[in-house]
Amino acid sequence: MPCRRRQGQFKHCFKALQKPRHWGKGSVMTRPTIVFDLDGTLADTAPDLYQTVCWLLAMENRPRVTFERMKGLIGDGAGPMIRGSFGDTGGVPEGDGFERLLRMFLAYYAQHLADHSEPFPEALAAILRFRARGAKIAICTNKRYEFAAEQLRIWRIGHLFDAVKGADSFPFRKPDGRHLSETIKAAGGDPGRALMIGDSSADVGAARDAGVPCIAVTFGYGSTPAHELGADLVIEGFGQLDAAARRLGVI
Ligand SMILES: O=C(O)COP(=O)(O)O
Ligand SMILES: [Mg+2]
Repeated sequence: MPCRRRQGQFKHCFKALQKPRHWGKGSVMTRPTIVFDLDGTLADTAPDLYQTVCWLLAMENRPRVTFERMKGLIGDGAGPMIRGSFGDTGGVPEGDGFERLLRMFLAYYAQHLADHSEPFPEALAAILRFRARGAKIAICTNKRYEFAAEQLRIWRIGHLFDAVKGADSFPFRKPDGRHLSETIKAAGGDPGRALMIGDSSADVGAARDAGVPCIAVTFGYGSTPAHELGADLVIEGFGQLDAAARRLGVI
C-alpha cells in the first residue's frame, strides 16, 4: 500500500538521522548547530516594523521616515528604531516620552507581526538541507521572544528549530556572545561546532565574542554594509550558504 511504503521510507530516514554522522574527514564529530538571526536574515520583517514606526510617528504628528532609513535602524530591538525615527523628525519627547513610545510600539507591533512579513523561502530550503544532514538549527534574535515565537507559529515553521532565544530570554543579548553560546547550548549543540548567520554588527559582534564563525548576508538590514561587518564570509543569497559553511569547516 502506498501509505505503508511511505511510512517505511520515513522510518529509513529517521534511522539515518539517528546514526552518528561523520562531519569532516574521517572522525565522528558533534552535530553542528547552525544559528540564524531572524530580522533581515531568516525573514523579511522590515515591512511590519516600518508600518509600526509610521503609525507611531503619525500618532505623534510627526512626518514619516523613509523605508531605507528604517531598514538601517533594525538590528538592536525597538529602541534604536524609535530613537532614530523620532530623532530625525524633531527629537524623542522629554521625560518618560521614550518609555511611552516604546509601550505604544510594542502594543501595535504585537498586532501586526506578520501582516506583510514572511520568511525567505531560500532560507527555509537551506534549513531543510542542513536538518537532513543532522545539523541542529536555532534562532538568536534581538527581538522579544514572544514576538519571534508568534511569527514562527503564524508561518508554521516553529518545528524546524531546536532553540529560539530572544532579546529577553537571558539578562544579556547580542552583541554579547553569551546570547549566542547559550542559544547553541539550548539547542543541544556545542559552541565549538557552530555557525552564526546574520545581517548586523550585533550578530557579528556576538559571534566574535563567542568564538563562533560567522557569515554575513548582503540582503539584510542595519546601517553597515555586509562587507564591512567583519564576518568571516559574506553571502549574497542562501544558495551560497552550503559552500560557505564548508569553507569554514562547519559542515
Ligand atoms: O528586531 C531587531 O531590531 C533585531 O532583530 P534580529 O536580531 O532578529 O535582527
Ligand atoms: Mg537582523
